[in-house]
Amino acid sequence: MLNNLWINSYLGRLHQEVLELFSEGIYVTNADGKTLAVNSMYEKLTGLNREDLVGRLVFELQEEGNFDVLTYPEVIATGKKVTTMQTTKANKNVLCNGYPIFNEEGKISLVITFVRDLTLVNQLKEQIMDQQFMIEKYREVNNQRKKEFDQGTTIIKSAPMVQLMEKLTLIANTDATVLILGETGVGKGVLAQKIHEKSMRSKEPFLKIDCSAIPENLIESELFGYDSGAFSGANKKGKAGLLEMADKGTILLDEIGDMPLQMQVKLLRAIQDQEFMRVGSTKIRKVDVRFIAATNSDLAEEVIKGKFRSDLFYRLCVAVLNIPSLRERKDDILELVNFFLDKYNHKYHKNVSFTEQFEKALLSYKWPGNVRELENFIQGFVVSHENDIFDIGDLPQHMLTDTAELYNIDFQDADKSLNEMVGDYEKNLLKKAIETYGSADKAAEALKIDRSTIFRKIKKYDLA
Ligand SMILES: Nc1ncnc2c1ncn2[C@@H]1O[C@H](COP(=O)(O)OP(=O)(O)OP(=O)(O)O)[C@@H](O)[C@H]1O
Repeated sequence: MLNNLWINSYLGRLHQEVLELFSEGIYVTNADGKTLAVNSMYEKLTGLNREDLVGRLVFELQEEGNFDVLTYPEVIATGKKVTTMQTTKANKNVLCNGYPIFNEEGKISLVITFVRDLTLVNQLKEQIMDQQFMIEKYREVNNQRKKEFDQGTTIIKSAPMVQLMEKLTLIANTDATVLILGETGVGKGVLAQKIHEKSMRSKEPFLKIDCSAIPENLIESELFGYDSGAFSGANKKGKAGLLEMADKGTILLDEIGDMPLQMQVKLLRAIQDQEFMRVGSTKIRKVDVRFIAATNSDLAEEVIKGKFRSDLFYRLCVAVLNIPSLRERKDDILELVNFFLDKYNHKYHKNVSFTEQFEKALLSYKWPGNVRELENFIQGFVVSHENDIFDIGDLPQHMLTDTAELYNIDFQDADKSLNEMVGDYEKNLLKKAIETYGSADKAAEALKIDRSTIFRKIKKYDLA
């Protein structure tokens, strides 16, 4: 008798120990629905205690609100495996698989329910879906941008630009890293996109990161992404960086000269080995990305100053495209002027045009902001003027001042006599003087001529 008791208690302990080996929650009832055993994982997942469950009927427990769904009745009714989903008191979504256990007579003696935590699985699934959604979104935005760009025209007329495009086409077909140099607004971004379009990667994303516009501490996470809990304020689920999003495509590192020194090492590794780690992660990720870097700063000088790593500099210099400033390729200026004039006249339903003198002044102007400045100038001019032809005097003061060659005599203007050319010069000079000094009287004083003379000339040249 004593021996039997010992065997029963030993078996009971053993049985409990076996239940504890499972990573899933386990709930055991007999055929009448009486709870026989649960393991610790079950307690953890449900927030219920073994003492409050063992010996109790599942229906009673359900009535008390401990379970919202039961597997037991269906297992008993069908004699088959039953699967249900539940939200437990511990606020976990769980998957319950109930199995019948048959005795020697073929009758159900036990119902064992395995309970699996779906919260973590769901979180991971959600995370993966979020990432996929984000990557899809980026691809969409990228394709949209690409379409917009395709509709735009790139003006390439001058000999230096034609030559540069030939070189670009050759480079595009290789997978070489490219460094694009040039002053602000010369079209480095435009040509980077052209390289991508002419390459084998043209159907894949083309993404850009502006190193000068992103705070130093965020460049790494923008580029490489971060893992969950990498830093306070970070998205709990972690985030893919541009490198992952641009996989198989091209990344433009704009204003590379502003890349923080400590990031330059990591970037070099990403370029060389196509490997990186997200912030807060030790897992090495592989990508297949072509890098294009652009800058308007003198990187060689930055290397000497110790602000740019020489190894990265040499790695970037595999292929270099140097875009000349607009004043070094004057043959593009009028082509661009007409292109943007058409574009913005069409956009704003205007019919603005320029005289030859006006265009000559634009040719002489230095365009420190290059194509961007020219485009903004034309757009601004079109929106703020009514349909008309505009002459040199309509140019803003700063452009007139900067137009060094404006008053040079144009010997090629065969239709004009010397007197007519002098007349043009005088007219423009007077107009500029009146604008500068604010009145005809003051302009006369500055030009050291009589009041009557200036008014006569104003009348003659119709400057009133
Ligand atoms: N050849 C061109 N034909 C038509 N538009 C151009 C051309 N080059 C540049 N642009 C236009 O000029 C603007 C400036 O170009 P982009 O942004 O490529 O210059 P950037 O050199 O990259 O400037 P930043 O140095 O400021 O980054 C853009 O609106 C672009 O569309």
